[in-house]
Amino acid sequence: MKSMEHSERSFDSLSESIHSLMGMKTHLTCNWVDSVRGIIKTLQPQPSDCVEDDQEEEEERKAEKQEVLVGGNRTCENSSNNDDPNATISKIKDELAVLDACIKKLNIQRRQVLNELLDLKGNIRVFCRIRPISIATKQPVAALGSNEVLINLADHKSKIYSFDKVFHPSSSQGEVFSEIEPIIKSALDGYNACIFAYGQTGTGKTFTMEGTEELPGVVPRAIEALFKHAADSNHAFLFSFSMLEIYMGYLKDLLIPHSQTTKSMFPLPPCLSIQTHPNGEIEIENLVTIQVNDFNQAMRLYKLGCGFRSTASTNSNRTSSRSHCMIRISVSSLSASERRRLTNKLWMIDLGGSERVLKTKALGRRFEEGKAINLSLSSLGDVIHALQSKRRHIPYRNSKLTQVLKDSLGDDSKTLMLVHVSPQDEDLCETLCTLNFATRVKRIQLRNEESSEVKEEKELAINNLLQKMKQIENNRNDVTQQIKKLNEKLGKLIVISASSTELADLSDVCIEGLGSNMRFLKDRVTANHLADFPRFMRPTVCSRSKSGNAGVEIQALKSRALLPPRKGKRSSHCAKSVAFPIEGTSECYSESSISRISCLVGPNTKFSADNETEFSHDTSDSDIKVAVFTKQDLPERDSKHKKFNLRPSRENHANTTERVSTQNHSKVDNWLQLHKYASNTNRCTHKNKRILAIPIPEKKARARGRVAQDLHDEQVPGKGLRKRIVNHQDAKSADMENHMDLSSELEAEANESHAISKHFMNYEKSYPAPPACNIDEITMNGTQGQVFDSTTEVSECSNFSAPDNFNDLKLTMPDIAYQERYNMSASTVNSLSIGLIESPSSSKKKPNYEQILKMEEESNFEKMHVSGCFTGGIKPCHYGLRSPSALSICKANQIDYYLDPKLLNNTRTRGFVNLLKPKVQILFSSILVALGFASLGLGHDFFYALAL
Ligand SMILES: Nc1ncnc2c1ncn2[C@@H]1O[C@H](COP(=O)(O)OP(=O)(O)OP(=O)(O)O)[C@@H](O)[C@H]1O
Repeated sequence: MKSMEHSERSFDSLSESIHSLMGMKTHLTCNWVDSVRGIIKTLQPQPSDCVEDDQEEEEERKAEKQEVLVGGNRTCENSSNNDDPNATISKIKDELAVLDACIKKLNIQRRQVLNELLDLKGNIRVFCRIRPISIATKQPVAALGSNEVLINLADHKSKIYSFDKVFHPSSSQGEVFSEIEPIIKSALDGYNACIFAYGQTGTGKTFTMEGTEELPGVVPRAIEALFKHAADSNHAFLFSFSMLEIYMGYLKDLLIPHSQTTKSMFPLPPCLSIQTHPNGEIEIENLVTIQVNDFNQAMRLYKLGCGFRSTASTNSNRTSSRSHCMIRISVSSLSASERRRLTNKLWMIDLGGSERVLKTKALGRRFEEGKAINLSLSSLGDVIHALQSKRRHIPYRNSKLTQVLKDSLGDDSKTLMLVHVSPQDEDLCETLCTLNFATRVKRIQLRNEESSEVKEEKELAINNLLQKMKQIENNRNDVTQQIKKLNEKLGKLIVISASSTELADLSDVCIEGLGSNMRFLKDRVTANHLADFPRFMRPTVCSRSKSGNAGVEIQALKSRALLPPRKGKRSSHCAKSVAFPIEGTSECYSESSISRISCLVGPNTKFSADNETEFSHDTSDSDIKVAVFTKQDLPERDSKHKKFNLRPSRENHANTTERVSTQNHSKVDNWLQLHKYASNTNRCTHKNKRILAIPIPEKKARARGRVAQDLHDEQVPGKGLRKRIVNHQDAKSADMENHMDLSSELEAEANESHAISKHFMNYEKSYPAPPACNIDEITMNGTQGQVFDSTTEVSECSNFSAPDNFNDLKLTMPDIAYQERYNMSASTVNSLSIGLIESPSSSKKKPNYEQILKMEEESNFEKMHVSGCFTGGIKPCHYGLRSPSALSICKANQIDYYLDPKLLNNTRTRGFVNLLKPKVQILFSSILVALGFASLGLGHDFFYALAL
C-alpha cells in the first residue's frame, strides 16, 4: 500500500514534470531524461508490496507517530532514500505537521503544569532579600535557612517570619533571578505579571532591579530571558517596551525627557492618563510604547529611561529614588493560540523607598515625596490584602500605582514581591514595618502556624510537578531537535528541486510550522494582523502615514472588525510612529517644556536648596551612540504636521530589502537619536523660536524696571538727568516712567548695551523733558509686554496734538505713538529710526547697533517721515519688540533690523482693526497658555494665583 501511494505521487509528479517542460525544449537534458526514467521505474508494480497487509501498515504508521511523540529519533534517513524529491518534501511536510501538533500539545501541558506549580506556591509570592553591610555591627536580622528570617527583639525575644524564599546577604543577583524566572515564563504564556521591589529606603531595591554593569539586576536578566525563551519557543512574539514613573501622584513617561526647570512655558510631554478599556484592560494614554526586537534594543531604552528618573540625595541614600519606577513589557503572539491572552504585560517595578520622616528628617519637597511614596505603598498593601482576602471591593482607586496595575494584580496574574530589609540594628524599626507590610501582602505565617504535614504534602506536590515539568521540557527539546533536522533537510531538498513558487510555499510552511524564522513571521504579523492588537499597541493613522506603513496597515485594519474609535482620545505612541516635537517645528519645544509635575509644583511651592530633586538627563553612561544631527541628518520634516518624520529616507537605504531589514531597528535608534538631538539642541531652542510674550503684572514690571534702571544709572553717565525728569512728572507720567524702566532693563540685558547707552545719552542731551500728558495707552501696552505692531500705535495716535518737548526716545514704540499723539513738530523730532529686536528666523538682513549708528550718520533716515515734517538732527530710536520676559530669554541672540519707514507711512491709516490687533494677540496667547495649563489639570485656583 505504501508503495502504491508512492507510485501515485510519482505519477502525479510525472505529469507535472512533462507539463512543465512543454514549450521548454531547451530543458530536455540528459538529467531530465534520467529523472523521468526514475519515475517510470517507480511506476512498475512491486509484488512484495501488493501482498502487504493494510492493517500492518496502519500499525506501522501509528508506531511511527508514537515514536515522534515520545521524542524518538524519527527516520529522516528513510525519506532520503527516496529518489523523488517532491515526494520526500510532501512527506516531510506531513511529519512537520504532526510535530507541530505535538509541540503545541506539549506547550499546553507545560503551561498547565507551570500554572499549577505557581498556584501551589501562591499567585502572590513574597521573597525577602537581606542587604549586606560592610561594617560589622550588631545585626538583629538574620536569615534562617532558605525560607525564614529571624528577628531578635529586645528582652531576648525573637520572631521568625516565613517567606517563599529568603536571600542571604551573600546571595548573588543570579540566584535572585533564578527564583524569578518562572514568572517570566508565565509572562510568555500570556499571564499578566508584576515584580515589585519593596523596602525601606537604601536597602537595595534599585540594586536588585537595575543592578550594575557587572552585576545586572532583575530587569536586564528578565529582558534577556524573555527573548531567549521566545526564541526557543515555536512561536513568534512581539515585545513592546514602555517606562514610566509615578512621582508624587503623577505619571511621567521616562522615555521622554522632562524639563528640569519650572520657568519654561510649554509643557512638552503629553499628560499620561489612565484609561480603562471595556474589557477591563488598563491603558495609559500617551505613554510611549516602543517595539523591541532584541535584548540590546530593550536595554538601550531601559538605560535611557533610567537616566530620566527622579532621584535625590537623602540621609539614608545618596541616590534615593523619589518615585515608583515602572517598566512595562507587553508581550503579544498571534500564532500561540494556547496562550492565556493575546497580549499581556510584564511589569517590573522599583518602588520608592518607604521611610520614616522622623528618621530621615526630610523637609520641603523631600518630605512631600516621602509622604506620597508612603501613601501609595500603603494603598498597594491594601489592594493586595483585599485580593488575598477575596474581598468584594478592591480599593484600586486609592492611588495611581494601583490604578495602573489594576489589570495586572489579581487572581489571573502572577505577583512577586521582593521585600528588602536591612540587617542593621538602627534599621530594626523599619525592618519590622517592612515585614508587617509583607504580612499584609501575603499572610506570612509565623513559624509553626502551618503544620508540618501540610508543608510536606505541599512540598511533595511541588516536587511532582517539577518532575513532570522536566519531562515535558525534555520532550519539547527532542521534538524541537527533530523539527530542526527536518527543516534542514527540507531546505536542501527545496534547493535541489522546488520551483520558485513551491519555494515560497514551502518556506511559508517552514516558518508557520516551526517558527524558525521569527522575524519573517513578525513582519507578517505586523502587516496582516494589526487589527488583532489592542488599541494601545496600534499606531495612530497619523503616525502610520509618517512611518510609511499606512497603506499596509490600513488594509489590515480594514479587513478586521475594529472597535469603534474613541473620539478625542489620543492613543499611546507606537514605536514605529513616534513623532517628537523638535525645535522650531512645533508649538512644543523641549527647552520650553515642563513636566506636569514641575508645572504643578513649581508655581505653588517654595523649595529650599535641599529640595532639588534631580530629574536626571544623564544618558552618557548608556551605550547610545552620540548622534549629533546636522541639518542634512535630520529626518524629513512633515510640513503639514510640523513634526519630524522618523522613517528612514530612501537615500539612506539602498534597496527595499535593506530597508525592511533595518526598519525595526531604526525605530529604537531614531527614538534614541531624537533624544540626543533634543538634548543637544535644548540650550539653543529659543534662538529659532518666536517667543510669545507673557504679560507680567505692572508692579512687578516696575520693580524689575527699577532694578534695571539702577544698574543702568550706575553704568551710564548722566543718570541724574533721567531721575530729575521723572521726579517732575505727574501721576500719569509715572506710567511713562515704568516704560522707561522696562526699556532700561532691556538695555542692561542687551549685548550691545554700551553702544545703546552711549547713543541714547547723546539723544537725551539733545532733547528737553517730556510733557505731562496722557499716555495711558502706551503704558498699558508696554507694561504688558505685548509684541507691538508699530502701525497700530501710529494710526491710533494720529489725532493728538503734539507736545512741545520730547525727551526720552528710548521707548521708541511708545515714542512713535507719542509723537503721533501729540503731532510732534519738526522742531521736536527730525528723523526716526526704529530698531526691532527679532529672532533670527526673521528673514531680513539685520544690522547691529554699530550699523544703526553708521546708517544714521549716512542720514538714511532723513528720508523717513512719520508725522509732519522733520527737520534738525538725527534722532534714532530703539524699540524693544518684546516683553522683559521674552527679552531675558532672547538677549543672547538678538538681532536687529529696521522697520521700513514706508511701512510706517503706509500703515498709518489702517484704522481700528490694527488698533485691536495687539489686544487680540494678547487674548489669544493668554487663552492658549491657559488651555495648556488647563490640560495639565490646573484649576481655577491656579489661574487666580497666576493673575495675582
Ligand atoms: N545586595 C547588595 N549588594 C551590594 N550592594 C548593595 C546591595 N544592596 C544594596 N546595595 C548598595 O546599597 C546602596 C543603596 O542601594 P539602592 O540605591 O539600591 O537602595 P534603594 O532601596 O533603591 O534606595 P531608595 O529607595 O532610596 O531608592 C547602593 O550603593 C547599592 O549598591
